[in-house]
Amino acid sequence: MASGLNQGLSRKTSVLGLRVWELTAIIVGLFIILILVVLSFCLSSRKRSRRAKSSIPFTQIPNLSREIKEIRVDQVGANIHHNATFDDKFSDKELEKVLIHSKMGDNSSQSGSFTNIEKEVIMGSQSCEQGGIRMVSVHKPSPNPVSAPSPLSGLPEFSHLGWGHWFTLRDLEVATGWFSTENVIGEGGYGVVYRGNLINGTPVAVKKLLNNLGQAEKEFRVEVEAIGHVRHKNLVRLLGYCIEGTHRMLVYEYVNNGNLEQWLHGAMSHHGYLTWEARMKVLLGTAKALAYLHEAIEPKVVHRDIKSSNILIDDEFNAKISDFGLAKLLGAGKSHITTRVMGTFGYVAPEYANSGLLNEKSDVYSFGVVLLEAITGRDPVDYGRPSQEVNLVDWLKMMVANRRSEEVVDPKIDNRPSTSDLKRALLTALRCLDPDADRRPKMGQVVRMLESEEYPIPREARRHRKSNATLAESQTETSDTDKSDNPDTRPIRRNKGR
Ligand SMILES: Nc1ncnc2c1ncn2[C@@H]1O[C@H](COP(=O)(O)OP(=O)(O)OP(=O)(O)O)[C@@H](O)[C@H]1O
Repeated sequence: MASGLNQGLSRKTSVLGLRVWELTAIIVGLFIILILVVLSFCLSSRKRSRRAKSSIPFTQIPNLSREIKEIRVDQVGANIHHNATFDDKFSDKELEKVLIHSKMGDNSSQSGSFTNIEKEVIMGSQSCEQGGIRMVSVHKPSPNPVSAPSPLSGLPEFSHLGWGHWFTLRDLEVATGWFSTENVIGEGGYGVVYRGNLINGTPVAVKKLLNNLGQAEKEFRVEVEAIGHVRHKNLVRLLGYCIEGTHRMLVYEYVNNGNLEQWLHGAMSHHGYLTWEARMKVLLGTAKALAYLHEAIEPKVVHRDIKSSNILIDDEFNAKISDFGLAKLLGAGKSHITTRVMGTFGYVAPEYANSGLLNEKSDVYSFGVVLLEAITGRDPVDYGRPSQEVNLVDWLKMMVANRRSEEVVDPKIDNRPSTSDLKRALLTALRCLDPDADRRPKMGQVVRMLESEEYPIPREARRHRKSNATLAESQTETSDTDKSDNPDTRPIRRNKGR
């Protein structure tokens, strides 16, 4: 029987003259290979889909910090205050009233939930730009936002975070030329900032934090993740971070046009001086970003260190606030951080300086100082000036009290603002600088004050108007304030003689 089977298997077939056993072995072999191919295909596609769900530890997005968390605007608390009477308070007397603390009446009389326009104002959407002053950059044509590629595209997929990128130390060494001194942009209280280029060509600013001892890795990551989720067009975008050993680094979008302090006080002056319009555009953007941090996210973020050097400027003269969330991230109590948390001399609200008590109204005060800085071109504290002028806020109040507000405008501004624009800006600043924190406006209100197209109408003139005032009177007002024939809508003025 066995020899019969042997004979059967050894029989030649018609397929290529192969014997039966040879043919059988080939068929079985092919079948096994086929099964293996199918199995490996199934396994690899499952692995790929698991990776896409990004469950590896470094890319996992921790729970958002309890302190900082992004919410949708429609969840925003309903108590933004309308400044319904703002336009009525523009007269000289009102400026003085704000100044000397006489009764302003309740400027937060109306409350209710955000209207769509208010949402747009705070979120910095297109339409609120339309309400503001239009300016064309003299530097570069505006980039097409639709076609702009993501700054992180082309980077290794495995290190993508939910909002940004996790960088290795090596990535950032390569990006910054091994943290070469030539790439140092500057040094602040938090650490040294380097300019760099990612391997996909994106220019970045890498902030190498000093505070690399105190913070546990997990805690640091949770906080950075929280900041990373906070987005606004007037906030410098955090692209990612690096945690390796004791290294803690933050990687930001590179903002290429200096900061407000450099534009106002010299380092960028070889490019010319900012026009009034450019200054107001930067300040309005700053106000919108602060309104977002204070009023559109829950819990709110208090910046704690608003000053002109923390307001970066892009090539279209948009403001980009940097360092938001860092005070929280690094925490109080570390020696070199404590000074940072305490803000910067000249910008700190009195109640914060005196008692360390802090809320968003401290940022409002600091914003008021920056606004004055932009109007006057003066440093908040300048010991090079006569004693009465050393402190900018005190000097300004004195000037307004003496009805000399027209004299406070930065002499470097060739095309002076109209009286109404100046008063609007001064009034807004003085309201922000109210020594009583509770009386300061919210940043949402500040945005509306700065955006208000209404010009100050003295009470008397208003009364005249109501009773059919003469044409001459209204023409005087209009000529005083109408900017439509102002040819200077450029963001900077070239230095004379350049
Ligand atoms: N994203 C960025 N793009 C371009 N330049 C930046 C960026 N972030 C910071 N800089 C610049 O780096 C320098 C140092 O900034 P940093 O914020 O660390 O210090 P500072 O503003 O001088 O002081 P502080 O730490 O008190 O805020 C500044 O000149 C700042 O304009």
